Amino acid sequence: MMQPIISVQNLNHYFGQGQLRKQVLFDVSLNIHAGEIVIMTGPSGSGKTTLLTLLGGLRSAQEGSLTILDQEIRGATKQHLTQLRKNIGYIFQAHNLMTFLTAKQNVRMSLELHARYLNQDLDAMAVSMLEAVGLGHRADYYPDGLSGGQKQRVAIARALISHPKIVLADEPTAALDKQSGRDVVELMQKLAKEQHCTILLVTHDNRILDIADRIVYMEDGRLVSDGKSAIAAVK
Ligand SMILES: Nc1ncnc2c1ncn2[C@@H]1O[C@H](COP(=O)(O)OP(=O)(O)OP(=O)(O)O)[C@@H](O)[C@H]1O
Repeated sequence: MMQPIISVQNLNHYFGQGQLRKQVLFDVSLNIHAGEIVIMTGPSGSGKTTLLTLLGGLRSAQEGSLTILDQEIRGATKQHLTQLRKNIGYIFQAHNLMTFLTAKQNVRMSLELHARYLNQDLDAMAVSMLEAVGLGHRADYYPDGLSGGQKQRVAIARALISHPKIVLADEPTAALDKQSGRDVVELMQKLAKEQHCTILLVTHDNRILDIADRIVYMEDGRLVSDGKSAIAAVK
């Protein structure tokens, strides 16, 4: 068996201090392998986003063990997490595009973080990635001139252009109609399979569960079900 790309052992997580301290993750254990598409689902407040942000190196793990790309994240410093995050792509519901940059400039920006691309034609690379998500003809548009689905596709292009090993997506279809939501996740699935990258996706959208290789179901801060059979639990 290959080494997992993310390994979680008996992870606990707390918010707040002193009397206000509240445990939100309880004894979570989970191994995720390269190239897997994992969907995390469950009721509101069950801890999905908290777990996603831990798995994506957006916060430091407090208790238990969490290794991402062979690095232990428990007690990691801000600098360590910043370094790690260069290997991870992020796609969020509000897509976080820079409104004062064009689609091409938004996508290009994520290449500028990587020294290995600095001698290459970044504009051409950004345009070709936009073509891959069907937006070659919108490269010079600003986000305000794009539809919700188009903005989400720009966010996908931006997340995947540097070939990250892991992509995190939090509710990527929440603001989209049925067809655009479907298009967006199928595109993520296609690009991820081509690049052999791992996708971790949090969603309430039952319509997209079928793209997952595996579904993780959370309830009250615990992972209660893990596997394709979890689909039955949420349907
Ligand atoms: N920064 C924070 N400070 C204090 N409590 C928090 C913080 N973030 C989340 N929580 C609490 O942790 C619990 C888990 O929240 P989390 O956002 O991970 O759930 P979720 O499953 O993603 O919910 P949703 O589906 O509504 O986004 C909730 O009880 C929430 O109120």
